Amino acid sequence: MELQLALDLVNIPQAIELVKEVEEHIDIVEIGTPVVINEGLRAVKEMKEAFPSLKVLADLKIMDAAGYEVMKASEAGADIITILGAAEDMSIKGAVEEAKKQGKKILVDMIAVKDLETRAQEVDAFGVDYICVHTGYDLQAVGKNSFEDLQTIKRVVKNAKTAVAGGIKLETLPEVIKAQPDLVIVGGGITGQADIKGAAAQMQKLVKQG
Ligand SMILES: O=C(CO)[C@H](O)[C@H](O)COP(=O)(O)O
Repeated sequence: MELQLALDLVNIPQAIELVKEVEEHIDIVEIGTPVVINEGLRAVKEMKEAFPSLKVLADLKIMDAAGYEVMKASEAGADIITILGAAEDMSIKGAVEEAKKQGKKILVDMIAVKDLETRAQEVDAFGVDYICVHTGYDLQAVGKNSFEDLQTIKRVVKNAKTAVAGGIKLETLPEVIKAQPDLVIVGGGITGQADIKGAAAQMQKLVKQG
């Protein structure tokens, strides 16, 4: 099981400072969608240059022009690129094809997918690398989480790795771990804490114990 730190509400220098603090406690650093919107793929490039041994995920949440966008994120240094599960089949297949060409991985974000069970099986058959259940900020605000959805994809996904994101905190991490995802994605549960390094270290310990 791996731990991914999601960076959403920072600029590039702040992102690099944060990662300096927690580098040894995380497996993957995510350049979040708001950071890409604000700073562009330069944020991915600068993060990879600063931490070449860390895997960098570009959370582009691709919806269209997938092959092209995967190519550009790959050129910037991303190791993993996200596409939405709600995208067209052609787009997801195009993303997988380009990622294979570039030696990169595709994570499918299932945010807002209504029939999770069916869509997870479909995207799994396209050869994606990760399938991620995700409660975004807007639904977190009304008390939702993805813990049940994680059990659903664990049941039906046969090939891809499973991932979970959305409001995970130290207190809820044991419940998440019980469902045995391959990847746990945490943003505010680390970056919103007074002791960022301590929070990352405690989470890493739980994740590695599995
Ligand atoms: O993709 C995202 C929002 O769309 C976030 O990166 C993801 O939800 C993880 O952050 P947090 O743990 O703060 O919810």
